[in-house]
Formats: sequence, C-alpha cells, structure tokens
Amino acid sequence: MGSEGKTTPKIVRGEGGYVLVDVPHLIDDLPDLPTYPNPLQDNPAYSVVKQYFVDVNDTVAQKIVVHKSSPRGMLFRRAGPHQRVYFESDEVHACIVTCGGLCPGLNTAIGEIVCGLYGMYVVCKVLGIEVSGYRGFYSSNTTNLTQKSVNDIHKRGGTILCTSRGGHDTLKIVDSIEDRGINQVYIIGGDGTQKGASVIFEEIQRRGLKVAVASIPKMIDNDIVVIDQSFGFDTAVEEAQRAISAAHVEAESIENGIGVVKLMGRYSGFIATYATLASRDVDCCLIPGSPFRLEGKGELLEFIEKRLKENGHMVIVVAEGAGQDLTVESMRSVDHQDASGNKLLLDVGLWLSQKIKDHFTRNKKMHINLKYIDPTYMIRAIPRNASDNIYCTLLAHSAIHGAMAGYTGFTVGPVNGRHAYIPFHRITGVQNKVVVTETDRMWARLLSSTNQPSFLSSKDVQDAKKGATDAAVGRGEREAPK
Ligand SMILES: Nc1ncnc2c1ncn2[C@@H]1O[C@H](COP(=O)(O)OP(=O)(O)OP(=O)(O)O)[C@@H](O)[C@H]1O
Ligand SMILES: O=P(O)(O)OC[C@H]1O[C@](O)(CO)[C@@H](O)[C@@H]1O
Ligand SMILES: [Mg+2]
Repeated sequence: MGSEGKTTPKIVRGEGGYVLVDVPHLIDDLPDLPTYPNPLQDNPAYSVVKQYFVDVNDTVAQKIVVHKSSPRGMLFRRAGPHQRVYFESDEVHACIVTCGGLCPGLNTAIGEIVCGLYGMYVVCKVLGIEVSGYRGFYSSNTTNLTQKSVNDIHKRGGTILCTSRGGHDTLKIVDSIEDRGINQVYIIGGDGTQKGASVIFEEIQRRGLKVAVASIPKMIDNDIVVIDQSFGFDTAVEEAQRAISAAHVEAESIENGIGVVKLMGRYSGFIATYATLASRDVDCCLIPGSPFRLEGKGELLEFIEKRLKENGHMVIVVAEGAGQDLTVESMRSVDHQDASGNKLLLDVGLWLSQKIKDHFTRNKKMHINLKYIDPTYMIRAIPRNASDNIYCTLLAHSAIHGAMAGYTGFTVGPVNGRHAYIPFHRITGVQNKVVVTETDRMWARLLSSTNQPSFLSSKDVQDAKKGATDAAVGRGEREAPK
C-alpha cells in the first residue's frame, strides 16, 4: 500500500478574501500541450444551450453563510465542460476502476462515464479494470466497455467491474497505465481509494505523463468532507426505512417488544441519523459521535425500561461504529484490520441486543421480546434509487469534462449544490461526522424527534465540541484554534 498524497496544494489568492483551492492541470508539468475545440460545440443536444460551457474563472464557494468579520472561506473550481479540451477524441484511451465496499449507484457511474465519453466526446476506447479494484491494473483481466455493454447496468446493484480491498501497488499500477497507453483514469471509491488515487496521480506527475486522473467519491456512510453528500447515501437511507419498519412491526406486535436495527456507519452516523429522522418509528438512535453508557441513572438501559413502560415497545437504531469503546471493553477484542488496513469493528448490534436481554433477565422486572435486524449488506447491495441515478450521471459527466479539459488529480462533487473539482488533499485524511454539538442542528432535531436523552456527560460534550471544531477546520470552514 502506498502512502498518502503529498502534492503541494495549488492555492490562488486574490482580492476580497478570494482563496481558490485549485486542482492540478496537465499543463502544470507539460506546458506545451496543444488544445482543441470541445466537440460538444457541434453536438445537437448541447450546442443549443447558450451558455453550456463554464468560464475558466468560475468558482464555487464552500462557505455560503458568512459573517461580517469572518473569513470568506475557500473556493473550488467549478466543474463542467470547457471551450477548449486537451485531448483529441481519437487520442483518448480511458479506463475505469472501482475499489472499496459496494455502494448503490456504482454501475450507473461506470455506465455514465462510458456513455458520456462516447456520446459527448466521441471517444471510442474505454477499458474496464476487472477482477478487481486497484490490483486489477496488474492482472490481465480488462474488458472493453461500450455503450452497448453498459446499456442497462444502472438497474443492477454492485459493480460490473468487481471491487476489492488492499493490493495497491503504486508503481505497478502506473506501469500498467503507461504500458497500456491509458491517458484518462477514472477511479470510483471511498476514502482509501481517494488516497490511492492521490499517490497514483503523483507518480504519473513524477513520470511526466499526459494522463488525467479523475475520481468519483463513493462513501455510502456519507463520511466525506467538502461535498454535500455522497452517492448511494439517499438510496441507503431509503432502504434502511424498510428494516426499521420491520423492526417496528415486530416490536409493536408483541408485549414489551424491542427492535434493534444495525446500520452502516463506521465513523459517522449519517445513515442512522437520517433513517431515524425519516422513519419516525425510532425511539433511540446511537451513533459514533455520541457516546453512551449502559448502566446508571439516565443511561441507556434505564431509558429503555422507561420507554417500554410508556409505550409497550421500542425501536433502537445503532450505527455500526457506535459504542465501540464499550464493545471492546466487554469483548476483549484483538485489533483486527481488513486488507486495506481499516479497523474491523465488533458487532455492536449483536452486543447491544445481548446486553439488553441480560439486563432484563437479570433484574426480572419485565419480560422483553427482542428482535435484532442487521440489514447492513442489503442496504449497500441494492440498485440506486432515482435521485442517486441522476446524481451519478452528473458526477460522471463532471469527471469527464474535467479530464477532457486537462484537469487531473481531482475528485468531483457538489459543494452547496454546484459541482466542483476538489484536490485530493482536501478530502483525504479527514472524515465528515454528524456534529452532535454546536452548529449542526440535525442531531438536535433527531433528539427532539425521538425524545431520547442525549446520554452525553459534560466531558462528552467537551470532546464532541472539540471534534466539531476539528471537523470544521478540516472542512476549511474555520481556522484552527491558536
Ligand atoms: N493510504 C493509501 N495509499 C494507497 N492506497 C490506499 C490507501 N488506503 C487505501 N488504499 C487502497 O484503496 C483501495 C480501497 O480502500 P478501502 O478498502 O479502504 O476502501 P474505501 O475506498 O475506503 O471504500 P469504503 O470505505 O467505502 O469501503 C484498496 O485497494 C486500498 O489498498
Ligand atoms: O465487509 P466489507 O466489504 O469489508 O465492508 C464493510 C464496510 O464497508 C462499508 O460499507 C463502507 O465503508 C462500511 O460501512 C462497512 O464497515
Ligand atoms: Mg473507507
């Protein structure tokens, strides 16, 4: 596995607090590259739009709520088609790779890169890196992707290219890119994948190759900073509703029924938070950013007892990364990792269910009926919903326009609703989390909707505030405290 990217940030400063966090361009290292008119100007669908091309100086603001005296925040380069492109259509040899865990919408993203390259830029060489993920670069399994071969893949879950963890060997990957004559690399994957993409880009830059590296961020947990939301998240929240509904039906159909649902979210609790808010059937939601304890006054077990007495049933949603401090304590786990070096978490849902059962068996006050539902893989293996389908199309198009315009070493995504190109260093190494204190009001809405206690001690509040500050600094919304 390579190390994280170390590219020097490309910051452009101007008047009135203008700070553009720009992305690299092929001409940074290859200044004499020729340009060509964008073929879209002759495309019957696009040429009718008066202002279809973005202006080279268009930027997107990361911060849209500003105070009189606060910094204006950072800007990112606006994504979209440019008047001039740095590749001739028949020169392009693109490849697509998918890495990390599954996520609804992967196949749409693949299909739309293929169709966008063929349809908008009249490209005819697109290679799929198969079997799988990064290690697929140095195996012989590749497939030619055509509009016909990706025709209806958007209706399927998973990824037609397969995916994997681990196996990132930067030099071997870039050798393979060079040997195959690939000059546009489209990488779809999560935080680990983005780090991998960053080091691939740096090696390509070091070798002085005319190869654009564009990535599409895929985080089902939505734990990516800067961009508004990651693809597949909407679908995941929708699917999570079905599990929550089932838990609710089971719980309310039996005396003192408890439904426990575990949802994905290693470091963040976005799926759990949004699914809870959307369903309105949940009595208690537990996420990584909001610590809780089982025993003691005002703690979880006491709350469960209280809610059962009031309502006769209850539903608990727990994000997979919640309460890991407690599970580790009681399960005396060893620190296991997956092939990519991600920490393997203990099953908090199973652990919590057992703890609740033990508690009620022990104190004999109440007989409970607990049903544990773990829909985690079902949620990420399904096909994307309608809005994620359109979203993936836009992401794919933004990536293609950027690569054709010569930008490289970037990821794409909406920032306050407008698609932007974001350099890898801005999104790797820092995670987006549900902020339980301070400015983000979503968690407060959740507490008010479920009417659950916050379970936070004053130390937890302090830690959460520090976490919120660190996250805001990471997102570039605030300066680091002195
Ligand atoms: N620091 C790194 N440098 C180079 N490659 C990396 C790095 N971290 C991870 N990778 C590679 O990126 C690929 C995907 O990483 P990982 O398995 O962590 O999934 P991910 O992209 O984070 O997706 P998700 O978290 O959504 O499952 C793997 O092939 C892994 O080897
Ligand atoms: O079992 P796998 O494929 O390693 O993936 C599990 C992990 O992938 C994710 O879905 C995405 O990071 C996590 O929520 C989960 O812990
Ligand atoms: Mg990851």
